[in-house]
Amino acid sequence: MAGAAHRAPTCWQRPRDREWGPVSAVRLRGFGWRHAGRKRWAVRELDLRIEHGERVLLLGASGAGKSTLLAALAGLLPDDSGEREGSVEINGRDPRAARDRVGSLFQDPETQLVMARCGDDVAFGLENRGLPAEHIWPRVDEALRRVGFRYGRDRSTAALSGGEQQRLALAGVLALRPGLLLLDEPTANLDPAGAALVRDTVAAALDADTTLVLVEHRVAEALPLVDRVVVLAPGGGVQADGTPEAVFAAHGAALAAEGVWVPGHPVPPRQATAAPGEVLLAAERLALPPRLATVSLTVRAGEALAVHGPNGTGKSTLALLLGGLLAPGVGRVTATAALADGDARIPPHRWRAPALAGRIGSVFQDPEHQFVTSTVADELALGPRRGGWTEPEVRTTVEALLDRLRLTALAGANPYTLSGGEARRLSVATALATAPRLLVCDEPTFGQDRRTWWELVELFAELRDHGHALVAVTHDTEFIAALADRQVRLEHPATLP
Ligand SMILES: Nc1ncnc2c1ncn2[C@@H]1O[C@H](COP(=O)(O)OP(=O)(O)OP(=O)(O)O)[C@@H](O)[C@H]1O
Ligand SMILES: Nc1ncnc2c1ncn2[C@@H]1O[C@H](COP(=O)(O)OP(=O)(O)OP(=O)(O)O)[C@@H](O)[C@H]1O
Repeated sequence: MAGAAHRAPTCWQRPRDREWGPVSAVRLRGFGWRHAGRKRWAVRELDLRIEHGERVLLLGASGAGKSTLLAALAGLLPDDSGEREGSVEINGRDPRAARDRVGSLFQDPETQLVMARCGDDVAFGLENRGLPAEHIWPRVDEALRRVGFRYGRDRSTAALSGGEQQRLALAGVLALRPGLLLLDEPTANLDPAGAALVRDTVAAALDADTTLVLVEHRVAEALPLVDRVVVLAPGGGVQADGTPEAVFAAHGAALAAEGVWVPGHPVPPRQATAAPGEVLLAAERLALPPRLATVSLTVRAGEALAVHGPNGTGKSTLALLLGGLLAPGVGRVTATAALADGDARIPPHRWRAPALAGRIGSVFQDPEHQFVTSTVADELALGPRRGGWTEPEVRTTVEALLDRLRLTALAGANPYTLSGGEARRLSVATALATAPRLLVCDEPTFGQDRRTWWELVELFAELRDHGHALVAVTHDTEFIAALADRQVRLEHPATLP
């Protein structure tokens, strides 16, 4: 199935430029991995062969082991971090021996950025691999341009939005021109136009000598990049393997039911059943970075408001301001008595932490910024305990949320070891634990399988029906179509009226 052989190499990805050589074959024999401290194997009994030049879409429900498998191929599962069964080989050797030929984009791009300046970050891998200096900077500039990065080489890596981080990390990987390209949800944080650009860029970077393994929940968008689909079964092994057409024809309905986004299985809308109620929160002339365009809006009880727009237009900053987690530099945020009890004269960012958590729940763009305890159950109990709830009340709430968001089996797990989808579910559950009237979520559905996505839509819709309000910053157009009653779009100031 070496389906890529007929494709013409592109100008920026010539085979002769591939200094570190191609990958002739990837071979897994009875491979299994159990992360340290876990009873369940993340992947098990995997027999898989990926040929030179193949382009594979790796699918599976949240927690099925997709990221773990990519880590195994990248040689990033140290022996002391878990238990191994069977073998993984690249070009007949341990993946650690093939690292120079492999380029990996991780699920959380922030963990991948190592240098203080953006240009240096892209150059880092090339320098590490000993590419002569005169070849490095043209390649860095080309890669930054190809991913639509808006800033120059000197921009600080600490001053990037989520989507900008993802573009930068991808530029660093593509600049390597690796023989084996491993991409874990490369467009999850991107606005729709940016996601299309990045898919085109990846397509243009693939030549006959590039082998691709792509993890992407949104299957329809990924299909033009791949010629083979491999579905990991939740209990271990491979559930389906073949061309996209063959896999979806034979297994489409079953995969959709298990949580895989399958083309041709649309989700029904979940619109509000009643008109919105009283105003809970008003934002007046808030100035958002980078160019300090101002935004005013109100949030009412019983409504779901979607905030969307291109990467880097200040959406996450707006979420922090509405959530009372950032003091406005310009403009103000006011809560009405319906939200603030006796504190309506005090702006939310000045409320005491337990009062804030009881009124406004926040879900951050990167869930890992949110976790402060060492178990999933403690993380959920934290807000209610700080709010002075009794232990039986705390226990009942924690158990109900674990059950509702399918986290019961992970109650004792460290939040930092969760899969991307599990961590996202925990961050939503944590924000809900104190039953706040207003929920402000930054990308609540990012990286979710279809089942969890639908469960989140249902959960938010139920809250709305009970008079809670939701503000969701999102690039997810299906989520907006299914749930949002109202939309606010932020633009780059150059295009503002
Ligand atoms: N470092 C770790 N330590 C312990 N357990 C881990 C670690 N990383 C992942 N796991 C567990 O291994 C299982 C597989 O996780 P993995 O991230 O590979 O899943 P995934 O298919 O990529 O999921 P998602 O679609 O949610 O990102 C999950 O149950 C997760 O909790
Ligand atoms: N810590 C920071 N210091 C300085 N500038 C920052 C910082 N974080 C973000 N920025 C800049 O502020 C602007 C707005 O960032 P923000 O994260 O609010 O955008 P966003 O619309 O949420 O983007 P995305 O869709 O990519 O998540 C961006 O131009 C970004 O480069």
